[in-house]
Amino acid sequence: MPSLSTSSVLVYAAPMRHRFRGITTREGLLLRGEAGWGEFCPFAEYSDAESVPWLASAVEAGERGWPEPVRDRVPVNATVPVLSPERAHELVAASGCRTAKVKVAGAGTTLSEDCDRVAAVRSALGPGGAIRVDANMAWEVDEAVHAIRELDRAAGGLEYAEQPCASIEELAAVRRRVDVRIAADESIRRAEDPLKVAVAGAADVAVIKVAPLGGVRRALRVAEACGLPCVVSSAVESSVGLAAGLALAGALPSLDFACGLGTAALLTDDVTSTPLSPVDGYLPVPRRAPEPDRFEAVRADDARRAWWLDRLARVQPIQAAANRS
Ligand SMILES: O=C(O)CCC(=O)C1=CC=C[C@@H](O)[C@@H]1C(=O)O
Ligand SMILES: [Mg+2]
Repeated sequence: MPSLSTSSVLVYAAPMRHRFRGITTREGLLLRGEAGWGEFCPFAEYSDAESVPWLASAVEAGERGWPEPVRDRVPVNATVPVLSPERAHELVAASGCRTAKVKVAGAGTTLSEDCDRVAAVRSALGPGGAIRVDANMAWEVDEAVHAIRELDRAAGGLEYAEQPCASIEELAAVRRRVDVRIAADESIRRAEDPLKVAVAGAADVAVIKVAPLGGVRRALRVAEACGLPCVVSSAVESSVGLAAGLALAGALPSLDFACGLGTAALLTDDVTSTPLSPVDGYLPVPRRAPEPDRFEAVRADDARRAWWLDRLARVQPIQAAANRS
């Protein structure tokens, strides 16, 4: 993005309702271009190099906008952090969603706690709902096989198990031994070249995230290259970033599963008075990101703003150079 004036750069810090992937406050930077607002929000531990596609995604939203959608709304899942069974039940019942994704294998938790959480989610959804679990690479192969069988039983059937192990080879080994579908997430979004990763054979479903894949157009190419049914999932952005995920879900040629884009509910507040919060389990496909007209409610303090501006200044030249090559 050429010469951003600091008035078109907003830095937010929104507290999360529950700890999620070790985070209690979600931060990000919003930038505005000719086409609208975009969000740059790599997680704090990401290197500058790994943050480049996140900036490319924000620049796409700001400068080009998104391709034409082929649908105007998408079904979404409720996202269930590592919570007690009671709170998990409450969250899913209040969500209006027919699908829930349950985080499992959290640090310091047990499989039996995961099974109790999944069973509580089943009782909230009823027999017609779908339950998927996400282990974020926590297991070895044997452990994964055992855990997936147990969780499948506790859930009364799992729709899929997301990234049970770290490597593609391990995913393939688990997939050969269980009846539950396997989904690849980190294997795609953290791959050196997501366009070349051979997930077919190791997974049944590809989880696709706009920001780590470098924008909607690039994510569409990754989706096509991986040759699997795709689930678009968020990076727990504000509604500005979620809009890009919805643009991708809206533009995918086919969409067989609910998407993980209902995560506005994980934040206590949002940057906009028109947040992308699901209604009856669906979100609309927007043509551009919502206006951050409530930004003051989540404005980051001066120190965090300076940190993000600094990060942007470091990543921008790398992204611009990558764009030219
Ligand atoms: O897919 C969803 O339901 C919500 C998004 C989500 O779970 C994630 C977003 C960002 C980082 C992750 O740890 C996590 C995931 O692994 O899918
Ligand atoms: Mg995941």
